[in-house]
Amino acid sequence: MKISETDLILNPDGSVYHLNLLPHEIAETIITVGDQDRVLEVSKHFDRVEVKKQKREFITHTGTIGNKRISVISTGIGTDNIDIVFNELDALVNVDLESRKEKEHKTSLEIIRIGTSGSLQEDVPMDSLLFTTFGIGFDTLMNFYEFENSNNELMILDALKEQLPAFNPYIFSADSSLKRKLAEGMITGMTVTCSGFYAPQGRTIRVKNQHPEFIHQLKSFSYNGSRITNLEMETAGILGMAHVLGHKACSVNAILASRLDQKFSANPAAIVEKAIKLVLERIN
Ligand SMILES: O=P(O)(O)O[C@H]1O[C@H](CO)[C@@H](O)[C@H]1O
Ligand SMILES: O=c1cc[nH]c(=O)[nH]1
Repeated sequence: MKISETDLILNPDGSVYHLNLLPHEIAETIITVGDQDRVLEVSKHFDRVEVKKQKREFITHTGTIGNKRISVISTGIGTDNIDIVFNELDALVNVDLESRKEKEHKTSLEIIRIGTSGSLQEDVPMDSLLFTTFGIGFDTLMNFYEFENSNNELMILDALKEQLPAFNPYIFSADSSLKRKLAEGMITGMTVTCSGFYAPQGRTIRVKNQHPEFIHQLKSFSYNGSRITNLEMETAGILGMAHVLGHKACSVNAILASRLDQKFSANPAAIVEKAIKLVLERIN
């Protein structure tokens, strides 16, 4: 079936609408970062950069380290942008953009988020690295897609909904092959993805929070020994979109804030650089 011009919008040069990319301009291994400036912090480690493209907050650099081809793309903040980035990346590999038809043979991308995050647990200190086991979304993105969860995901979700009845979260696990490749030596835990940085993450500046107990409820939740360890704004959407589109995804979090001690890292760049170097060494 032909995909319409309004469902999949292309620019005059044939590139996808927001990412401004053509199919040959992305690698099958993709690192996503929130911050546009972090794209260069990743690609400065490439031996060669062959593509540099930008539109709005979406900057892409594609290059190689040795024989490994890698793209790094900035998503900006939030799962609304993850919807755009994942649909357009998927279209680049799994849709014939000329005929506007889905390809018969699908490509499964390997997608790794390197992001920053706030800790909810005393033993997840600032300036540590955390690999997400499950992403739990308190945003609404995945409520618009059809999907099936595994039994394990459903059991965690049921327990969570019982303890936080005011919310309707969704849950997706990280890809297990990426976990084996990348997670060694990192703390592991469940990551909560929020729909904002302030009240949705339990912060108060001037306006009272309707759910002042939210982050304390998350902190004390546990299921079969697994805990919620950290908060950020993209991971659950990334794991969910990868699941529905047939890609592999995971999330590596540089812990910058300790929400319980109300402290923020004195040198965020150092732990982000550590995360970048470790991921680049391990994906090769
Ligand atoms: O550092 P990045 O990757 O942007 O990730 C975190 O930082 C941003 C908020 O400051 C949100 O995008 C959150 O998920
Ligand atoms: O507390 C934090 C730190 C980084 N990113 C977030 O979304 N929250």
